[in-house]
Amino acid sequence: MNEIKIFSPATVANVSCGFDVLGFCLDTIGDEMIIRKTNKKGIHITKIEGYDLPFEAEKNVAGVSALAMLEDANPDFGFELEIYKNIKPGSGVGSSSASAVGSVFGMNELLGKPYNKTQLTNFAMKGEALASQCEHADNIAPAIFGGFTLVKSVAPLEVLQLPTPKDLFAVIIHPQIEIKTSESRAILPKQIALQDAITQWSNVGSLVHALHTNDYELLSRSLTDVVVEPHRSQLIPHFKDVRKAALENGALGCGISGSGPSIFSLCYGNSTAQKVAQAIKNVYSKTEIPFEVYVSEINTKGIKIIE
Ligand SMILES: Nc1ncnc2c1ncn2[C@@H]1O[C@H](COP(=O)(O)OP(=O)(O)OP(=O)(O)O)[C@@H](O)[C@H]1O
Ligand SMILES: N[C@@H](CCO)C(=O)O
Repeated sequence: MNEIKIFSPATVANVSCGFDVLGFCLDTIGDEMIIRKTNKKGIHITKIEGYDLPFEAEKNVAGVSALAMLEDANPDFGFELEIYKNIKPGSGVGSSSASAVGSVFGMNELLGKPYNKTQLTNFAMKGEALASQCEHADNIAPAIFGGFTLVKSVAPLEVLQLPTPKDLFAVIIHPQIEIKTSESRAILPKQIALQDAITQWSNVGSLVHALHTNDYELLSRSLTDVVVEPHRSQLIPHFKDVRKAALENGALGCGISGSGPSIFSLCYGNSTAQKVAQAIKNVYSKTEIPFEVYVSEINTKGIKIIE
């Protein structure tokens, strides 16, 4: 096999209480990429469609993660990458990690699968660090493993795949403004109050338990964030109105997706998700800000081969 086409999914990081550790994978939106072996050594980005991004491998997250794998694998050939971007950079649903994951997943297939999912996550983290200026894997892990994931540690890297309860749907609203991950990290406090830490880790623990026990009511009570959201929500217009509309219409929880500006809601059942989507649309329709709303199942398989 000399060429592969893949679908690399969007993801929701943090999941309210799990800053930098929790994430889940979406299935209605993602990038496509073609990865091809070439006699010319190195990584060559030959096509980018959708958004204006750098072609130099060292400046594109797909190239940086690919170079990390290439250095380790050291094959006597190189790779060409074509990137068809559907996920807007800076949207908060893992645009950079979809690219970082896509290149290394495709290369691994063409190399005969020498690397496991944790090793792929490690290479992809090198690319993600280019975008956010720090290595974190809470978008990358769900894109590679699928479903809900918890990154127990990054050094050494340890990813836990969590169960996905049935009939769980995500509603995403993407206000069309750009918030760079690096900037929304910069506004966060370096220290937090002990009482907030206690609330936060109790919520992470109960959220994980809720996923294991299909306890939607406990899941709902765990989807709160007292550490990061109070700071970042100020960057997202009408965040509180969206949250109120989502909860009043039956969402289990609602929070900032990754570093924003996208906002996610988790819902039990498609009909509740559709109702929440409509209520959220109504909030943003009254504003001047362009937006997109979509409903997605939780993608339990993660990144996949298209052809
Ligand atoms: N292949 C790529 N795809 C997306 N962004 C890229 C890529 N290569 C470089 N970048 C840069 O990374 C930055 C976008 O990454 P950022 O982490 O801010 O957004 P995001 O991935 O959508 O957010 P989040 O991680 O919160 O979901 C932009 O500055 C963009 O130019
Ligand atoms: N955990 C990261 C995800 C965004 O890349 C953050 O919230 O900054």
